[in-house]
Amino acid sequence: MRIDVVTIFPGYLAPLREALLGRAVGTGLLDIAVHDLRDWTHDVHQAVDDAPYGGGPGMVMRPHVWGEALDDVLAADPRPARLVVPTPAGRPFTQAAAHAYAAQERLVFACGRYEGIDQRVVDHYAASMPVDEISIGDYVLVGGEVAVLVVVEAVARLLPGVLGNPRSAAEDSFSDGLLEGPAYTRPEVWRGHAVPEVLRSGNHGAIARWRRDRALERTAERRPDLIAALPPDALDEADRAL
Ligand SMILES: N#Cc1c(-c2ccc3ccn(Cc4ccc(CN5CCCCC5)cc4)c3c2)n[nH]c1N
Repeated sequence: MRIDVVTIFPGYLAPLREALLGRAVGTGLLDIAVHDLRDWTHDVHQAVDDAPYGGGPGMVMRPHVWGEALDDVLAADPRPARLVVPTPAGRPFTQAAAHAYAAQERLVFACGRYEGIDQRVVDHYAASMPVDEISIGDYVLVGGEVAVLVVVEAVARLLPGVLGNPRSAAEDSFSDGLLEGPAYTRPEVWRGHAVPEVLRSGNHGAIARWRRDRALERTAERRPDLIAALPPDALDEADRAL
C-alpha cells in the first residue's frame, strides 16, 4: 500500500517513521510519502489561506494550491487512490473503515489547518475518484495531521505482516462488536491485587466464558450503543444470562 500525506507541517508526521509503522515502511509493506503543501505555492509569503467568503472566524485554505499539489501527488503513481480528508464535520472513522482502507492500493490524505480546506477541493476530486471526509472523534483538533496518524496506524496494523501476531488484529476490540475485557500478566499478585483465579486454571472453556462475560459487562457499562447495535443473533443464551 502507498500512502501520501499533504500537509503544511510535514514534521507532524514524523511518528510514521517510528516503531511498528517504521518497520512496515522499512520492509516494504508500506510506502509513505509526506509532502509540504507550501512547495506548491508561488508567492514570496507561500500563502495557503485566505479570509472566508460570508465572514466567520479564522481563515480557509485556498483551493488552487491544493489543486496543484493533489494533481501532482496523484499523478506520481498510477495506482487507484482514495482521497481522505480529515475534518470535524466528517463521517466517524471506525474499525470497519480501517478494514476498508486496508484493502485500498493507495490512500492520499489532505491535512487541513485553519478552519479547513475550501469545499471545492473535495467537490472537484469527488467527480473523478473516491473521496472521504472523516472525523476521528467528537472533539475539535487544530488540524488534520493527528487524525492522519490515527488513521494510518489503525489501517497499517491490519496489513498482513505488519503485526507480529496476526491474531491481535483478528481479536481486536470491535472485531466482535464488543470492547475487550481486562488483561493480566505476571506477577500473580501485585500490591495485593491477585490475577483472577480462572485465568490460572488452565480451563480454556471457563477462561473463554469469563473473558466474554467481562467484555459484555464492560461494553454494557461503557458503550451501551455497541450492545444496541449487535445483530439479534450475536448474544447466546449464556450471554443473555449475564
Ligand atoms: N478528523 C478530524 C478532526 C478535526 C480536524 C480535522 C482537520 C482539520 C483542519 C482544520 N481543523 C481545525 C478546525 C477547527 C474547528 C473547525 C470548526 N469551525 C467552527 C466555527 C466555524 C468554522 C469552522 C474547523 C476546523 C481541523 C480539525 N477536529 N476534530 C476531529 N475529530
